[in-house]
Amino acid sequence: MEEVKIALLGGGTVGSAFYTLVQERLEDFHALGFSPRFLGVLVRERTKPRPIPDELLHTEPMDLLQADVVVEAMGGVEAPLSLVRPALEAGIPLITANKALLAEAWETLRPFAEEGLIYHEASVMAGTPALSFSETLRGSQLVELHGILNGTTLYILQEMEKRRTYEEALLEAQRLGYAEADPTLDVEGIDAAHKLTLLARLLVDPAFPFPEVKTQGITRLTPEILQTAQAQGEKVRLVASLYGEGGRWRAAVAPRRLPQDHPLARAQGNILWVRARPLGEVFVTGPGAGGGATASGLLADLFRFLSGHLGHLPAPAPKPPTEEGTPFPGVE
Ligand SMILES: NC(=O)C1=CN([C@@H]2O[C@H](COP(=O)(O)OP(=O)(O)OC[C@H]3O[C@@H](n4cnc5c(N)ncnc54)[C@H](OP(=O)(O)O)[C@@H]3O)[C@@H](O)[C@H]2O)C=CC1
Ligand SMILES: N[C@@H](CC=O)C(=O)O
Repeated sequence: MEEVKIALLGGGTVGSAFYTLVQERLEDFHALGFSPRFLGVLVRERTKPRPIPDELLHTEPMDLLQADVVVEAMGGVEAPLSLVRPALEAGIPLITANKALLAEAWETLRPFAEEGLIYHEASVMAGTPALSFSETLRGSQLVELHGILNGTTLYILQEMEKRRTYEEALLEAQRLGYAEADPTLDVEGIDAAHKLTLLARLLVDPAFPFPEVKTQGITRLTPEILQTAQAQGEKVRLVASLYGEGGRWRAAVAPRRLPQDHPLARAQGNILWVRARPLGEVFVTGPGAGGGATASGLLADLFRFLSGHLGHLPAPAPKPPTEEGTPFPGVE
């Protein structure tokens, strides 16, 4: 049995769930011929309650160069980048749930992603397979993509439809572990824009710039707006869209009015809906946030790495759109 040494950065909602899931799945590691060992878990405060043995906790960066694989679930951009960069330079693979890091530090990370060193299924829709789904779409030409990619705002809108207030619903989303450490990223649409950027780089343009995503959040939506939409046979959701317009790819995140019978409106969880040629219309839906769901995506990537597969490769070259697409109508 070969030992696989894991350095885990972050022991919060996702990191703790990942640590627990690895302990629960030892037989699956053994079936692959590996025995997992955590070298350490980086946190800020040792005293917070978490399901990780105290002796594994580090509050100062550990030596990542001793690891076989780095799993990052700490969030932020500069702090994780400064830690993972030397490990990537040494050829140590990175498994991450951190879409902000990938979206915003792409110039640095892209060469490592192109080498197949970065695995990030959990960064878009947690453990619901959005990236492996998208990789399979490469056999077709993307026409348009629309997704509900943020679990916190979906939860808030669903709760507001049940007449709960925005404030109550946001607090509950935080309690459930769905929200970012800074929930502004969720409610202002930035988290969905990060995820849309990653999908665009995988599907249509390896250099797709994050600032190109036109972003609007849900903070101006009122219960009245949601109820009026419902009375008109529509649902309002925060939708991330990628579509061709004037021969270029446009990316936008905004509250949209969706016909109630559309899969995007009917989805109870996050959803990625795509129209492609010759494939047609396809979607994948499921949980997009929460500790367990995200840990599942991280563990899938760890199994992928241990089975000898490369990380998630960006599109090999830019592919301009061949057709025009249309976003759903916005909410005035
Ligand atoms: N929660 C979710 O549903 C999902 C989250 N993600 C992503 O996963 C990542 C982690 O999210 P989540 O677990 O919810 O966040 P948490 O805030 O719960 O956990 C972050 C962890 O990282 C530690 N940490 C943060 N900054 C530092 C630092 N500078 N030095 C040392 N330790 C640090 C924290 O330490 P301490 O515990 O001591 O504060 C904590 O253990 C984020 O990138 C997020 O976007 C992706 C998909 C879903
Ligand atoms: N805050 C995010 C967590 C998962 O990516 C969300 O709500 O979707």
